[in-house]
Amino acid sequence: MEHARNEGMPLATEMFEGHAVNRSAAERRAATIGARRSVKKAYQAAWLVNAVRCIDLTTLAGDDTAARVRRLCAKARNPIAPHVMDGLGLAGMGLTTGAVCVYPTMVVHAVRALEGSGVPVASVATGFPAGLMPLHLRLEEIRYAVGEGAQEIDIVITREHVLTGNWQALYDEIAAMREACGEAHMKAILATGDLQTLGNVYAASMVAMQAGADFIKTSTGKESVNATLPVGLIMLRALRDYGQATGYRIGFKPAGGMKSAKEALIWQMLMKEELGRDWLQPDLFRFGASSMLGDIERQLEHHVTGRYAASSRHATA
Ligand SMILES: O=C[C@H](O)COP(=O)(O)O
Repeated sequence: MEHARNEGMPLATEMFEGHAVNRSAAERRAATIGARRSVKKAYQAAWLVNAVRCIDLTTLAGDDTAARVRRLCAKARNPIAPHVMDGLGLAGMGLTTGAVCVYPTMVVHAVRALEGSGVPVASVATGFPAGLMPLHLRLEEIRYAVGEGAQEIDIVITREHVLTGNWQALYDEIAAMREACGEAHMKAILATGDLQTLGNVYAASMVAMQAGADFIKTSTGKESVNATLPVGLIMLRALRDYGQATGYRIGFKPAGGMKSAKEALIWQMLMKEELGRDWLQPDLFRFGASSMLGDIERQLEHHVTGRYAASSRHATA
């Protein structure tokens, strides 16, 4: 599905200042997602396959190597074992993950390993995960990653700008990052676990979109609190409000700490209930996860064979 790319707009603080966010209402709403409307068994496999299409299969570790990145890319090309795909009747569908996400110096290895697959390479940049380096170096890092072949850039924001309410500074740095991305799509990581209040999450989401973000993303995976449903809910409401005001569709990427197929189902339910089915496509929704695909594959195998394979049978992702 094609949609116009977000061009952003001038900073408009009135779109978020004074916006009341009710934490306990958000928490209550989030708590009902998994409980109230569980996905019917028969549809679970389809939802899990959809989750795979939307995964940014990630490795962001200090001991990453070209060999590890190549293994990850092989998994991104063929995320689910052939006998399981056969059993699902999906052998010919060409299922891949949404992207592979790596550090900038690993982009070259991923680009080579994914050639011809259509799977884009995403790179973190801007001094991930803390972002505490001079702006010109952060922008240079974006240009480097794009030059290496990254088609998507996951940027981090300066949390201090949010914590001090310096919206202009936040807007200016994100707008400069978007410009440095050029044609590459930009996901703005808000590091919501660092932002203290849901009001701050709403405001940071809005500023990132006004500054031209293509996606808003919860977390780096390195904060002590990563993707949570109440935070996700607030970001989705910001995304909906921005869409209503401007007509642009912005993507959403929960990231960090998600490991189970059940979480994959719950996040998709949240998306569907808040935004509708249009958002359950890789151009508007991604999971940032290094260790969720394994459980999804296990559950799909169980769906097909009625039993669980030893986890060692599945290539780790
Ligand atoms: O953006 C992706 C996150 O860094 C992945 O975090 P994770 O390793 O906790 O799945």
